[in-house]
Amino acid sequence: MSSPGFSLEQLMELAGLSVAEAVYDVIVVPGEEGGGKDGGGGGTKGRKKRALLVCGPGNNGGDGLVAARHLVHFGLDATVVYPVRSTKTHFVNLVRQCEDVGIPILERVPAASSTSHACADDDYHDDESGDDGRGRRYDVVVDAVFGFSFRGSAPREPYASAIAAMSDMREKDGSVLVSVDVPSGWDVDGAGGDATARGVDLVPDVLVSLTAPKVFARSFRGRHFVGGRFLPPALAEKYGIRMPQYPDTRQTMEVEIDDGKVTCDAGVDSEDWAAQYQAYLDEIEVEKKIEVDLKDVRHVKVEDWSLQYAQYCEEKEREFFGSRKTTEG
Ligand SMILES: NC(=O)C1=CN([C@@H]2O[C@H](COP(=O)(O)OP(=O)(O)OC[C@H]3O[C@@H](n4cnc5c(N)ncnc54)[C@H](OP(=O)(O)O)[C@@H]3O)[C@@H](O)[C@H]2O)[C@H](O)CC1
Repeated sequence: MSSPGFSLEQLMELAGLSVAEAVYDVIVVPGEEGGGKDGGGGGTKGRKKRALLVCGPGNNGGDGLVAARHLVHFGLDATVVYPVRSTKTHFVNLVRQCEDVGIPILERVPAASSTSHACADDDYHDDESGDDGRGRRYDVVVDAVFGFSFRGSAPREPYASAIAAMSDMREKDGSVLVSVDVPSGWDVDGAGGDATARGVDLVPDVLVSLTAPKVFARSFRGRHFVGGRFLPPALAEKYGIRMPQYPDTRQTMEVEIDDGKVTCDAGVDSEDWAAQYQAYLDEIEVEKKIEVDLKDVRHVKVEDWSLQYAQYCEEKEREFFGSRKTTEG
């Protein structure tokens, strides 16, 4: 397959924009935005919503850095945690772009507010410990630590602590936890329960799948968005890939996977897509010889969407991310 000509930077920008859009949808109540365009307005109704974005060492972390910047442009108050900064030029630039819009970059996830001292917002300072000193509650915590290249039985430090701290914020502060592409520490081809069994206790409220949901998403039970609207129509047509029909200018589309049934609410094409995705999940189950009881599944003509999509992904991964994913078992 010839390259559609996108650079990693472009894909990451669109992926991060999708994440920001989904986060905004989930936490901002219409009419109570509490923020202005391009971060300029202080908001007229209540305080700005606060987002904490925890970014890992790879491209999943890059998506988080991009999302943070867009959230500020959407009028939210964003803080980034970036424990180990990449020295790659693009990532150095992404950090700089965050700083340029006033986003603090911390090294560690602050303690949940219920377990730390509370300070006035204007007393803000970040210190070496990574605690932002405000003991404040974040409305949303974005898990951009690991995506589909997470490997091994458990996350290594400093990420194990970061993942535990995110769960803590969800439990103690009621922050909405949004995972980017794959909840950190989950096996992309497995099920969420596997992660818990391995000591990773992260259960997000919201998942933003990029380009398409991965296998584990079958067992995900929260709100689920698909984003990453960048597959060129000609390429999709050439390979017969039928992507979701995103509504108007949207970068994301909410879908539902419930008892093996996928649905979405964005028109006929999207229903076709949902059925195809369902068939893709079925096929994977068959390949893995896992017996499942799928009731009420809509079977339609499937043009091997899964294989074509897998082929597309593998090409993109080889091109942009190296062959890490395919060489490990
Ligand atoms: N599909 C799309 O539309 C796009 C997806 N994007 C995002 O990219 C990620 C995948 O990015 P990648 O860089 O390949 O990988 P990750 O970010 O998932 O993680 C790789 C880093 O994680 C380290 N790692 C792996 N396992 C562990 C572990 N057990 N403990 C600690 N650290 C771990 C790994 O380090 P190694 O030393 O092990 O190699 C890497 O540093 C995808 O999910 C999307 O979010 C793109 O933005 C473009 C569009």
